[in-house]
Amino acid sequence: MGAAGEQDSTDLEKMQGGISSRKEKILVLVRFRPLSDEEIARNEVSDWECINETSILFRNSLHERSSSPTAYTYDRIFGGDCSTRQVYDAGAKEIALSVVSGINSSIFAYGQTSSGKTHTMLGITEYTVSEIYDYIQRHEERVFVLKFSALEIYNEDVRDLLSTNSIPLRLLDDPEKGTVVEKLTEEILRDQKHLKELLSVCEARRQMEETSLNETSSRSHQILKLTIDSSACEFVGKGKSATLSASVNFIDLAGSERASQALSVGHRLKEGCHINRSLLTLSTVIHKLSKGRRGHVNYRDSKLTRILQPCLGGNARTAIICTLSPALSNVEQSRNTLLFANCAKEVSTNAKVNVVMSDKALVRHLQKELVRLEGALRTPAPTFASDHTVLLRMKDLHIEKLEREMKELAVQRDLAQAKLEDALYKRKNEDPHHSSDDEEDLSDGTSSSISNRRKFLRSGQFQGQEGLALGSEEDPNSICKEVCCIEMEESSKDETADHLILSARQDNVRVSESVSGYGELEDEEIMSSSPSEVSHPQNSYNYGSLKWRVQNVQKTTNTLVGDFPDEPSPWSLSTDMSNSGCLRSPRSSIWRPNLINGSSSPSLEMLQPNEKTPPKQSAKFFTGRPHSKRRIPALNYNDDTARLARNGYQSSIGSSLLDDLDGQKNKGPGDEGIPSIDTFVAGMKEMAEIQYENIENNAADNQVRETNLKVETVENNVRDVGLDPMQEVIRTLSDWPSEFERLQRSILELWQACNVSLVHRTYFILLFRGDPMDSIYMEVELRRLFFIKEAFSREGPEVDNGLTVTLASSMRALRHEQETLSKLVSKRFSEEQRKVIYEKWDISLDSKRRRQQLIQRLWSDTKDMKHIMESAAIIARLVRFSEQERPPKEMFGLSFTPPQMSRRSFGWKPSMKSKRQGVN
Ligand SMILES: Nc1ncnc2c1ncn2[C@@H]1O[C@H](COP(=O)(O)OP(=O)(O)OP(=O)(O)O)[C@@H](O)[C@H]1O
Repeated sequence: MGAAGEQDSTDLEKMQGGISSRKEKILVLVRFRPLSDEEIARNEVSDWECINETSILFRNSLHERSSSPTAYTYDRIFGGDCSTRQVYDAGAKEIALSVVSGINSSIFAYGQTSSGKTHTMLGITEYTVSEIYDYIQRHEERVFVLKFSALEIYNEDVRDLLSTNSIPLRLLDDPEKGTVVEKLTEEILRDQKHLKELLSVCEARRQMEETSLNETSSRSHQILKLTIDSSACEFVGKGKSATLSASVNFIDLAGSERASQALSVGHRLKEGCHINRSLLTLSTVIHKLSKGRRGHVNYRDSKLTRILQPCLGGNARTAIICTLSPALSNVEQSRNTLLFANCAKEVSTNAKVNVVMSDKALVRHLQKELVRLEGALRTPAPTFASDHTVLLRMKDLHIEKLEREMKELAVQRDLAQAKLEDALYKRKNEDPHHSSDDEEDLSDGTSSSISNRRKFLRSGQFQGQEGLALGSEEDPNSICKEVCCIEMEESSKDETADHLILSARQDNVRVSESVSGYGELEDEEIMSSSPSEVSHPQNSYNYGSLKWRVQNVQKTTNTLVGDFPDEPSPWSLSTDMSNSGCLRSPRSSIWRPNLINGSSSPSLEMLQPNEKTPPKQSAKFFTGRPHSKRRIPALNYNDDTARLARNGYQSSIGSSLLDDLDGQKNKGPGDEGIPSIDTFVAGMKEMAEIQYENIENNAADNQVRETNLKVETVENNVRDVGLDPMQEVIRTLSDWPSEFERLQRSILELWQACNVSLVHRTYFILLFRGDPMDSIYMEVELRRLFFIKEAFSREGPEVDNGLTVTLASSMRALRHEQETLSKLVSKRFSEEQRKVIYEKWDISLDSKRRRQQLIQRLWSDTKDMKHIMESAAIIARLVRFSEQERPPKEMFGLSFTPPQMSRRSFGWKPSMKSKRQGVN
């Protein structure tokens, strides 16, 4: 390649050494083609004028003097006389060649039909390929493996350009790679000649037609992908190497066209509509990204944007070449292209060097991580656990304060008593007619009263009780009044007072227990506490508060399905939850005990509005003094998973043990079918308890053991390590919001990978929305899922009835559930609502099996939270989240009943009749 080649080499090496991660704007180049022969024949003129390399002016020749010209500025502008080589050298090259440094890159051509996209991309691809091979030749110290794939999107169908088979390919969501095209051919390249041959095959297979605007108009979007893996020769085969792996995409979009201009009819018009629609989605995505990614970005609205997602604001360097026709007749289209370019130049991407470590390198890396964790254990950082310590300390201070107040009041009591006796004595002495009988009576009464009062005061009940304030020193009569008051109420209150003070004290202790150790809580007897106690986040571990959250979830889902107007919400706040002992309006109330009848029953009163406090529970179930310095340890994967699978994990769908909490057997909407939210909540509680026991049993040094285990596992099977969710829980929870997002992402991906029941996902996602205390449930869920995934990769665990759960059986079960849910669509949604839903989910109203299509689309994109929440809202509606008393008939025969406490069962257990097995 001569001098230029040397220069390139230096550039590339600079890139290779320097970049580990870079955030940069998309490079936007604008290229005008020359006027075509037809345009010249029509006497068209160009109204565009390049002022310099980066700016361009539009002059309307008809009103040249009357309107001021509009100027546009981009990274680089190329006039009609510039060659493709110039376009390549001026910017595209640097981006395209990043690929040899392990950085993904993409070059797009965007513009109206016949503006020169294909012309430009052919050149850019050729130059890039040639320079890549040149680079490879000059770098014999590295081993390169090149792979090539090519596809086109034609009428929203994805086709493999390297295959003679024109069957449309499916897009799949891969937890690691994002959207992937199923079964797309990937050729390993022998040499440059091989690549050139494949490029000509693609050119020949691509949908091209003659239109009135372009003799060779591309009717599809074409994406050519060249992947380069490279490793240093000296390390290859020695297990020490790190491989750089990246792809460069050459994207030649179909051109936007106006039907009238292109004289499109019939088949051509349909093509044009598809092209315009996907380009519109691309523009919308770019527009959203240019505004700083606030809110939802609709990548999923077209296959083009789904596939291109990484190039649009993701891990890739991107250049967009906007091509324009200079002709005045195309000015409107050109302006649209420039508007697109304006947005594109505001979009940032975040490219990284993609390094794939060898197995041994990975083991070494993990060993370092082990050392780091051991260090962290020795010097505990401020963590979640220390937050608990602080809260405990606050509780202790509160108790101390109460005790001080009690002492003060006791002093006041004694003082008052002395004054009372003094006053009585004086009265007796001042009243000469005072009979001894009277004296006897009064004296008895008073002493009895005082004795009772002492008893009462000792019990501490006066504290905070209305009407029990002691009289002032100056007014002995007021003391007498108070004594009378005490006498009258004493007998009825004595018991209550003891109960109250005991409850208050125990509550304090119990909350402390809950803080540090997730002490066992029951909601049977929910008692009052001060708002500060009630609002303690740890209380969310109890069943009552889970239910409280269920109700919030109902509100949320209500909002999410609010798009479907006519039907009253199925989650009216006054329904199920209030029946089962929950607050009617949990976010706006405090729970108080029913002190009037002294009962400790679960019936509750909603007393005060505007308190965002979950319910607090009785001290009755306090299980002991907490260990105050408890960290949340990482879990011992091997022991725990086996135990959880054996013992409690089936209960994430529900355990018969817990079915009758509240004394009510709340069945699911299908009774024998879909599990109820109560059952789900009970299951989660049961799992959390198991987790709690783990926390009890596993000291912090388990973290070390855990990591050791992981290292061993790595040596056996390194690939699994990257997916190990246990690695995640080792981290401290000090940065909970981002930790929550991370856990949620992992769970979403594992649900998908393990074919977990959509109903289970729905309950879970709607319940656990980011409260710090969700961490335990999320960890539990992660562990369970990881176990399942592990089981899938082996033969699959046996269950007692001899059936084996495998990936295939879980898929069958999921399909079965989807079928069942699809049957509910027309029952739960009116025709009008269904129309709205189908349109929203991009399901043609003319297509067959629309309900099935809808259900299949739900929960399919694990990366898009809007999609997830909308999916959850629909499923919630289908399973009648709260309308549990009316089970849909369709669900009979589909048994989601949890398995018996069987060994190694970990999922929803369908009926033996259906012989399907799955995962909840
Ligand atoms: N910069 C240029 N210099 C010379 N000719 C050009 C240039 N750009 C495009 N052309 C010619 O213009 C015609 C249309 O170009 P091309 O097919 O690349 O357009 P396109 O944008 O890909 O159109 P479509 O979207 O319809 O596929 C071709 O004949 C091409 O050779």
